[in-house]
Amino acid sequence: MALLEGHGLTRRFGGVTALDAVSFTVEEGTIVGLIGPNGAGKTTLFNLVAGALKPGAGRILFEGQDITGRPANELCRRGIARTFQVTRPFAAMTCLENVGVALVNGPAPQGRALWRQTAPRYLEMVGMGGLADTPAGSLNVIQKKRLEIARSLATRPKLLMLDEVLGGLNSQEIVQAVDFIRKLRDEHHLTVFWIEHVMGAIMRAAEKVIVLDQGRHLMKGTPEEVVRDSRVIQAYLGE
Ligand SMILES: Nc1ncnc2c1ncn2[C@@H]1O[C@H](COP(=O)(O)OP(=O)(O)OP(=O)(O)O)[C@@H](O)[C@H]1O
Repeated sequence: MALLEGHGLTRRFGGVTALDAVSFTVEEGTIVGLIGPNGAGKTTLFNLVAGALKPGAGRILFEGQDITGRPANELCRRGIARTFQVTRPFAAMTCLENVGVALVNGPAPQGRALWRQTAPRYLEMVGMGGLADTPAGSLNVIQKKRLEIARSLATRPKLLMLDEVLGGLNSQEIVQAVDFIRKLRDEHHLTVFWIEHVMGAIMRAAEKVIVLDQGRHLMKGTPEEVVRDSRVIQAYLGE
């Protein structure tokens, strides 16, 4: 069953058509990669789904219900969480407090006493249990990405949208991160929609891959089908 559906999504910025009548589905319980060359429209699509932008045309359905143009806080309550390519933690707060903000303001708001008990669990889930009292501003890039995943998980999402969480990792760390995301998906019954430029990671992690090119939906297939497809090769390498 499709957890998320887009139908004919179009979004323009002045004279630039960032998305041109894009339709897609993300099936419940799967990891779906979203790839495409720079400027293909991936981030714009994420922004439409997560409520940061409204489409000029088209509809978005989540669990079969129309969520087109709904505000981000409502979408969070419904179970959509996203990370950002450039992370945005509260730098002066500790890692624990950063997760606490998500718990206190999330879909099932927790009081002060409760969040202090609950928050460590989310840091432990991303392997950062030992950094609870560390200010987020002093984390390295990889730790900031992990903290962002912890904050997303604290909102108890059904759909976790990951925007380039592997930047800066070496090949061994990428394998570990992919296994970690798959484990998260399995243990927490998540659906994962994942923008990633690291193709090896998408090949290893995703059951399906959606390819965008110049604002258009180029194809959807298994990772093996996508890397063999001549249209995809052409989109990445040019004529
Ligand atoms: N706020 C904006 N104002 C003007 N143009 C924009 C805006 N956001 C995106 N665009 C344009 O829309 C197109 C799609 O951009 P988008 O960021 O969605 O692509 P992308 O596939 O995420 O690219 P990348 O892989 O480089 O992050 C690009 O031509 C981009 O310049």
